[in-house]
Amino acid sequence: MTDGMPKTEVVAAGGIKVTFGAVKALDGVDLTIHAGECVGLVGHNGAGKSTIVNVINGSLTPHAGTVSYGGDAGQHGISAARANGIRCVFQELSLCPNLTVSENVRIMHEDLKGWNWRSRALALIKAQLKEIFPGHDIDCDSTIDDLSIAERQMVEIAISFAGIGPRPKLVILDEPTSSLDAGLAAQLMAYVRRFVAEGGSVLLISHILGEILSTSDRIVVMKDGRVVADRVAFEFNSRSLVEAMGSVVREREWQRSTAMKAGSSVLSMSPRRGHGLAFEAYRGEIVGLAGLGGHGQTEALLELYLSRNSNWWAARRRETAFVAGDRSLNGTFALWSILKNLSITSLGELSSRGMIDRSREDRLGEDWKKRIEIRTPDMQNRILSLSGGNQQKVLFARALATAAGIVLMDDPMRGVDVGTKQEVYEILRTEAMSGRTFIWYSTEMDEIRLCDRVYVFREGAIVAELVRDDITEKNILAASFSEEKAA
Ligand SMILES: Nc1ncnc2c1ncn2[C@@H]1O[C@H](COP(=O)(O)OP(=O)(O)OP(=O)(O)O)[C@@H](O)[C@H]1O
Repeated sequence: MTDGMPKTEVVAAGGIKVTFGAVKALDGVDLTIHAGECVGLVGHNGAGKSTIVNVINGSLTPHAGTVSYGGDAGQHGISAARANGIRCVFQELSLCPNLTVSENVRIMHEDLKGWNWRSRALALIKAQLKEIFPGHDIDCDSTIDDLSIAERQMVEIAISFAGIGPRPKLVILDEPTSSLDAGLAAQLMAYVRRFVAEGGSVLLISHILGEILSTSDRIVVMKDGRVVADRVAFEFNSRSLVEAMGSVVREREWQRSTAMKAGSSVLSMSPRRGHGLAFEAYRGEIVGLAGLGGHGQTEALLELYLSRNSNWWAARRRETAFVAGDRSLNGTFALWSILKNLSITSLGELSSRGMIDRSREDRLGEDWKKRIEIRTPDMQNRILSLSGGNQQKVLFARALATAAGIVLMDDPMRGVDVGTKQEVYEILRTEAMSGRTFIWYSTEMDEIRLCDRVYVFREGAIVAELVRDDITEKNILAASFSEEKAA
């Protein structure tokens, strides 16, 4: 944003309060966004970020406070927000899964009607996808169900930025890169800067502090339903941001396993697609799956899981646990409590004579609630009462609470805040040292660097194996793009 120019207010929220039962989700929040600025919004899981987004986009009426669009406080609601050029990409993606990409475009853009709307919708989304993610290979005739989670995220982002007639004034991006690999995330951040330079505004919510620091003009920090800092971005660095959020920066040295490739492998898979390298994992290792998103990592995890649970007896022994990547599709039981979602895979250990011991189940819940700070007043509350990141923590606890020796993880930290991530990394390392094996697909380079050994995927096959100090961004990118193994 240009200094000295008068600021045009796009939206202003003042003194916003929202409560859900006993939980004060927002406790007097002020947030103003001007034209031509990208505002970064950060805070721990459950701080209230998605709730203030829902107030701004008109889908939630606050219990106290005012919202004004373009200086006019006389209107509120979804239609008012939309009429004032406000669009939102939600954390839990909201496209209709049984419709095609262009049909979803039509739902979001009511003006696309009359003869030939399909081809106009198709042209619009193709152009917008190309502008934000040049080189993408999404088939826009596909049904949403047939797209990967990253592709769905890309389509939803493109639909929100696309404009028929006037372009959107403010696009709210709630964790837009949580399923995108580093290359796609960089393309999106570059586009956000272009959009803002042309006078648009963006509210960017992310737990990846690097992209908040590099993309935002101003950063707002929330903690426990309040705004605790609101300053120009260059006044922050990673450390001060983490501290403002109320977390402690850990300087502890990361210890890699010394027991790599010891004994015989506990998990193996022959070369995928008939070429490339075979996969092997050993007791006590953290093995990373890297490469561009959608190049076979999730499929490989599923194959490994099925190979371990191919018959009734193997499944009954529950030697392998799985943390699903797409929590709303195949992770959470939406109608169940938080505790039931956590304990479902540990019922064998929690039962005696075929009966579940409720007090042991409660203790398991309380133990994990404390260990990774699941923010809820009561573990009996429904899982959907939790913020997105807190739901993700429950899925993680579900796998770790089992006695399974092998844990397969499909990008398990999506939406988890930095403070909790540090706790979880330490739990992973401690558990690996006690003999558990983790297979970890991550779209975050910082997490891949924590692994003992990494397999890089390209076009469904494993094209490189990197060990310890060779696990660098440069080597991973080189292997992701080239036929040659990285040096
Ligand atoms: N529908 C709901 N019912 C009950 N509690 C809710 C509901 N929606 C949100 N909450 C509570 O409000 C608080 C704020 O949640 P919110 O989703 O805004 O957090 P957030 O900062 O977006 O977190 P995350 O980083 O995990 O997405 C949390 O304690 C959450 O459990």
